[in-house]
Amino acid sequence: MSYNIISHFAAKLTVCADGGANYVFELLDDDRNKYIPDVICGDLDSVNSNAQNYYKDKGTIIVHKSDEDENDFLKCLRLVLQTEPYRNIQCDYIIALGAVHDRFDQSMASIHALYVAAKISRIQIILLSVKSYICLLTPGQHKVLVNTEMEGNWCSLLPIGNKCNNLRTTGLKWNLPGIEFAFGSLISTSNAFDGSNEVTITTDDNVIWSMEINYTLN
Ligand SMILES: Cc1ncc(C[n+]2csc(CCOP(=O)(O)OP(=O)(O)O)c2C)c(N)n1
Ligand SMILES: O=c1ccn([C@@H]2O[C@H](COP(=O)(O)O)[C@@H](O)[C@H]2O)c(=O)[nH]1
Repeated sequence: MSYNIISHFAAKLTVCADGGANYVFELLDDDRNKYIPDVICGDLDSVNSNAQNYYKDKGTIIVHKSDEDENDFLKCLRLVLQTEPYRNIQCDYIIALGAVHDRFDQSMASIHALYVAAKISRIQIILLSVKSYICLLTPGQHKVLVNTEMEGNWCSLLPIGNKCNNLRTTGLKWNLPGIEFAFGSLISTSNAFDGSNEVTITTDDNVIWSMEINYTLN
């Protein structure tokens, strides 16, 4: 079963990272009037004048951040998490569409952004690619409910950027027993659910959880 992700989630704030606005503009076509981003943020070297002028006329705030040390996605996250008035918005999740896509470097920059954001805020940030749900699990106990009918067949745990010495799971076909978990020794890809309604993950260090997810955009 597939869910329409745009109508499924009612976002309190929508932010486009620079050229992401072009994508939304093109994708929504006749429906674009229904989904006006609140903010377009970034170095603004990619958003085209059609999209920028259209959204500006509809009240979208344009935030130009010209520095070349962080990508536009991280600039957007900082805007939302660190600046007034956005940081006062109460929300459960930040969902990012398109931050893991065709460019490997930008996809890794999006993963990096999760680590940076975790130092600023406890809000869970979820990256959605065409088929994947990706989030950072920080040290502690986590529960992933896997009975929403949006899950697909595979899931994975990746210790990107650090090693976990004590990562334990339940609910997986190949559970992790708390042995060294690191690139070069052991990682967990192509894992699967064992049929329980939830997966539990207890970890002593950061680890990236991802799983297949089925949804549509329009
Ligand atoms: C160590 C280091 N490597 C690389 C860069 C260059 N750099 C990092 S983020 C960034 C901005 C990227 O802009 P964005 O519009 O998000 O991505 P683009 O599509 O231009 O690649 C740049 C230029 C840097 N500042 N420092
Ligand atoms: O393949 C990609 C391309 C882009 N991103 C993210 O979008 C912003 C804006 O990209 P521009 O091409 O500069 O408009 C970029 O900073 C990335 O955060 C991406 O994730 N993957």
